[in-house]
Amino acid sequence: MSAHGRFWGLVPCAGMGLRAVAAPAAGTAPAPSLPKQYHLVAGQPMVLHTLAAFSGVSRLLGTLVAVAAGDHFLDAYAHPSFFRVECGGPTRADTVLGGLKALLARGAQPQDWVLVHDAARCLITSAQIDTLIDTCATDGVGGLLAHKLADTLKTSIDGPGGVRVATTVDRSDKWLAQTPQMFRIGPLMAAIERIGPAATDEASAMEAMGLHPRLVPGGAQNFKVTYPDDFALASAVLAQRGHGTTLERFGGGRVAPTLGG
Ligand SMILES: Nc1ccn([C@@H]2O[C@H](COP(=O)(O)OP(=O)(O)OP(=O)(O)O)[C@@H](O)[C@H]2O)c(=O)n1
Ligand SMILES: C[C@](O)(CO)[C@H](O)COP(=O)(O)O
Repeated sequence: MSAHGRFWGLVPCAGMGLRAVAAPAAGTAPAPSLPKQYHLVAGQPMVLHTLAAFSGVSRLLGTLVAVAAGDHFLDAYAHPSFFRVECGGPTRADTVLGGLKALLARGAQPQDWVLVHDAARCLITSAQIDTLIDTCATDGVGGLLAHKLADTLKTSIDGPGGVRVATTVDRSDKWLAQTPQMFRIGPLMAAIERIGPAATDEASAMEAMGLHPRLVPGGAQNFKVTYPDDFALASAVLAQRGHGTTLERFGGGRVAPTLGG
């Protein structure tokens, strides 16, 4: 065990990716409903890039991938660094809560740290995960990767002809929340159970308990694949990095997961 505790990964992977689906052209059938985390990005299912980054962090005891009931997509890509649990819920917060309970049921302790990371942030690197751990492991609260706002920020109103600017907002203290978000399992569970689905990320659940998570710069490339255009951008960045493919790293055989530590 590290001097600062034990660390787990938790990847919520049970979303539908509805915003990632382009509207079908008039008169054509809707696209098949494979969730976005399994779409090909730089030649591999998106979530495998995410899991490859987590597999490169030796301090993690294991990474739980929280999938929807009956989702066996990952069975073909088994690897000792991760294990899938069918604990997806109707919201991201429900899925994360299910994952936290599953970690405890598999031997994690309430004081262990968990790094919650969107399957759809497939550009995360092992180095960024290590930086987050290094920064937050001695922090009393925990923290998250985030990106300081680079653009002028507007609020909007509905006006003549469509949506219009209401005001320009001071951006000097504004950050875009990213993942991983790193907190101790027990306090995070208590916070999410109290706040419920209103918590769109783990930090906001902790904030609602009166806490102030640490903000750790993550960089613009750690964006969440959300809209149809995002796939091409993510593919281009991964191709430019020139990594070995995740499939090569994960083989394709079934390997029993190892837990504990
Ligand atoms: N009920 C849910 C909703 C989301 N997620 C996961 O949370 C991450 C961030 O969510 P987002 O990108 O908003 O994904 P979706 O909910 O899938 O997208 P959309 O809102 O467009 O349907 C994704 O990896 C997604 O799979 C989840 O595990 N369970
Ligand atoms: C957790 C998150 O990635 C932080 O930016 C984000 O909130 C998840 O996406 P959602 O659209 O809020 O579900």
